[in-house]
Amino acid sequence: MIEFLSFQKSYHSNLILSIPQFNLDSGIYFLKGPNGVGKTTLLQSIAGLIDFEGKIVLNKNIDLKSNPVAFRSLVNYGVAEPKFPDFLTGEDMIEIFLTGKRGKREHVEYLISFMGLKSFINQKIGEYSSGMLKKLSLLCAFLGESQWILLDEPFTTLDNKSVEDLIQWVLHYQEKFGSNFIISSHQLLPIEIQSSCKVIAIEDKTLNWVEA
Ligand SMILES: Nc1ncnc2c1ncn2[C@@H]1O[C@H](COP(=O)(O)OP(=O)(O)OP(=O)(O)O)[C@@H](O)[C@H]1O
Repeated sequence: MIEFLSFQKSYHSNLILSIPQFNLDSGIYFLKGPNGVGKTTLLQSIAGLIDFEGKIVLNKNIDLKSNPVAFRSLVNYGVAEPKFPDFLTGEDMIEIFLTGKRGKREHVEYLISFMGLKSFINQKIGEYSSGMLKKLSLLCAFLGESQWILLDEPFTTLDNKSVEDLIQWVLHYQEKFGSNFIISSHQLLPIEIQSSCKVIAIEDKTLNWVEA
């Protein structure tokens, strides 16, 4: 469970988010909201990448601020617009994430072939298209044994087949490993995942439940 307590995030003096109290139990969450409403800000806060006021607590007892290493080892974050060094290969990035997240190599081959990365995984990232880069960063977000996987705008730049594959991948991970997800998007919730998702939205600077 992720719990927000008196959570607030401002940039300079501009208040972006204010969440007095909100709990996310296990599951797959679709985080809705138009451009600029604060979805990335919320995910970056949970990922421990930016400072905020108040508390974010995992599983009732792991406070992000007082226990950041334990918290962050259980949370992975796939960014909306990945930027990896041009001179490394996809395989190099996977090794870096595997080491950092203490992931198991045996899962990697499956993930590479499932998401169709096989043909370019040894190519330099500087030669990747934006869709290839997105697939690599999504794969890296699945490495390790995190309880929560945060995917920021995962569907943008993916072709239709890859969107379907990613959804299958999310459902499979939840079923097999009990992984929980927060998937942000300013687009419509894909039909294939509708029945498996709880929908939340940022409205009036706070989090609310929404009908799917
Ligand atoms: N580093 C920053 N400094 C100042 N303001 C910022 C910064 N990052 C984001 N903001 C502001 O915070 C607000 C929320 O931005 P955020 O990127 O979280 O929105 P979003 O919902 O993810 O948008 P999108 O759907 O376009 O990705 C926006 O008004 C944005 O201008």
